[in-house]
Amino acid sequence: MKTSIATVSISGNLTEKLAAIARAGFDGIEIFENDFLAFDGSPRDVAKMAADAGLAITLYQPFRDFEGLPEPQRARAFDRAERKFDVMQELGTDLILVCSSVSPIAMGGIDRAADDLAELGARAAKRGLRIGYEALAWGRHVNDHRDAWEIVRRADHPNVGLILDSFHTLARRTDLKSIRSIPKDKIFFVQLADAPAIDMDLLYWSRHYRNMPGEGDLPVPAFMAAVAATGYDGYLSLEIFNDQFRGGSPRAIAVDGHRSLIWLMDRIRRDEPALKVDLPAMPAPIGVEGVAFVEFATDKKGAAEIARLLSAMGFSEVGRHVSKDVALWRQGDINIVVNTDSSGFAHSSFLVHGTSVYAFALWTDDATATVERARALGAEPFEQEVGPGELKIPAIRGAGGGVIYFLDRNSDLSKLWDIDFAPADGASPANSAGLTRIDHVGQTMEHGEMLSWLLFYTSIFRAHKTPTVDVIDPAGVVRSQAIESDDGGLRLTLNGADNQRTLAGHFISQSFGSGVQHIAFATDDIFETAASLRRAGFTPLALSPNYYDDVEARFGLEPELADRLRAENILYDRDETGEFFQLYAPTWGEGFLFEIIERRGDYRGYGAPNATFRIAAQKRHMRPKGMPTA
Ligand SMILES: O=C(O)c1ccc(O)c(O)c1
Ligand SMILES: [Mg+2]
Repeated sequence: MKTSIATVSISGNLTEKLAAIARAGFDGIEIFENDFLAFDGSPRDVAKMAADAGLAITLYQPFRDFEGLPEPQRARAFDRAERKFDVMQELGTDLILVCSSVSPIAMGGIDRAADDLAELGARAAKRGLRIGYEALAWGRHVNDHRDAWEIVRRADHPNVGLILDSFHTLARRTDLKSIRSIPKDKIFFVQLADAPAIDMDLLYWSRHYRNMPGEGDLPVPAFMAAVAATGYDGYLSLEIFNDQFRGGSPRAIAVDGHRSLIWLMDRIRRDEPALKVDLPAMPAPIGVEGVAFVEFATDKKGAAEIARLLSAMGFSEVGRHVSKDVALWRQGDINIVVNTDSSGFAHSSFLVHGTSVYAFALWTDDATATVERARALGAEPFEQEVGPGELKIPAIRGAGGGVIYFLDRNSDLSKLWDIDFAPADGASPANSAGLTRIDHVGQTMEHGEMLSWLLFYTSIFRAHKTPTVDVIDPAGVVRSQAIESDDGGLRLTLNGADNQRTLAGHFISQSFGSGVQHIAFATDDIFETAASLRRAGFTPLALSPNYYDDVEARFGLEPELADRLRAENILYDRDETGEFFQLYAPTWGEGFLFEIIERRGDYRGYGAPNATFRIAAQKRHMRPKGMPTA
């Protein structure tokens, strides 16, 4: 696989862009004309920079409004092209992208366009250059790759070929089978982009909302499978116009881009095993059964607070690590590890972020294969020293610099609690509030990071993303999206904050980065759990009485149920398939949340309609400690 990315996809100046692109592992770059025009150096300087970075210049673009013009504009367009050919020769690239004309004076006509391209091809051939023709989805006369292909076919010149761009084809829902019958040697170049499903003007959608394959909602794998079926083995080039990426971190965006191409090609070889895909073998997407444990990094004082909270929620301390200052708390299938060791990564993480969930572990099909797949997708493996006889748990770095550990049932990793832990003295196993398992873990991050982490999880695991929901915080909007494993065992929610005054934004700024803000425990009977928590001296987050009046009216609840919800401060939601109950512990630290939930029937969501009222209650609770109101 030969990878490329258009310079327009990355933020920064040309020097910064090239450094980030090379570092992420790309083979080449498309020079987007404006990046060159803004660069204070000659084409030869750019050629040298690219060569020094080990990058081929795969293409120069775009050349606009060329075909179908009347004279004298037609002659001027050819003169303009010759000037660009000069630049290309100095840059050392042989391919120019000609996009279909949007000019109001372009006349249309397939043969006229074919004649123009044939003549341009002849001129390019004299200099050893090639012309690639692309149909813009909003082209004046040509807006469909099938018409562009017919023009290229009729131009019938060896130096004139077609450029396919997944966005233009998929945005117009053009039939993908039509790609499979194009001869591979006439496809000069392939550009790839995804986009979220939003109903808007094609040009605006394309110029502002494109994202990496896998980050959006378009069927890019089906497009790519059609391209691969032709035998095309040239560059796969990302061309991503995205407002957020323009302001993002060049390095992070480039890493995401490279990951998206590997994910895509791995996906199509699994979808269509007969296709030839030039990509090293890697383990298949990993199945996840659920969260094995969540680990806090803290100090003695923090550990005492966590112990108080966990005890009040019905957890018992059941184990101590054999060599480290680490406690294991348990209830049902929930394992919470509290790490107060004064060495190792957890301690460094505590020094930077304060008390926080620096790690969580997942039950996977195969822990070693998980790290192998993650590494193939550009994730960073995590390792640290372990004591003699202790398990080396496969792990990678995740959001906010945290760690994700992987366990499986087919190796010694399944015996982690017996090997690395010893029973705690005086443990009281009778303590329980009926909590059974971790329903989901919520990570909070800046909104600009969300697509990165969505791609991270959905590319490594057999998992998909749910649609975005907007959560209204009194101080701004927080965007929330869940990652769910295809078989339902894993649920992660990602929350993207736009500003620091939202509860999510406050958490990021005070804990110095993204991270786990929220753990939701499941119970089979929320009212029983609430009663037992009350007996243990637990005070839930108090909600407004106005909320309960509305819930009762909105869902037509029996007054008796509404009264019970109100009495226990339980939030309620319902959809076509089931019911949802939520109970919150008051916020802790800089806005960390423990939530207790019960799903009845087949309720699939996370209680998004309640989030606004819950956040308002949390902010009321936090205000004495300095949480800004709005
Ligand atoms: O938005 C544009 O004009 C534009 C230009 C060149 C391309 O390759 C493209 O896909 C879009
Ligand atoms: Mg394009």
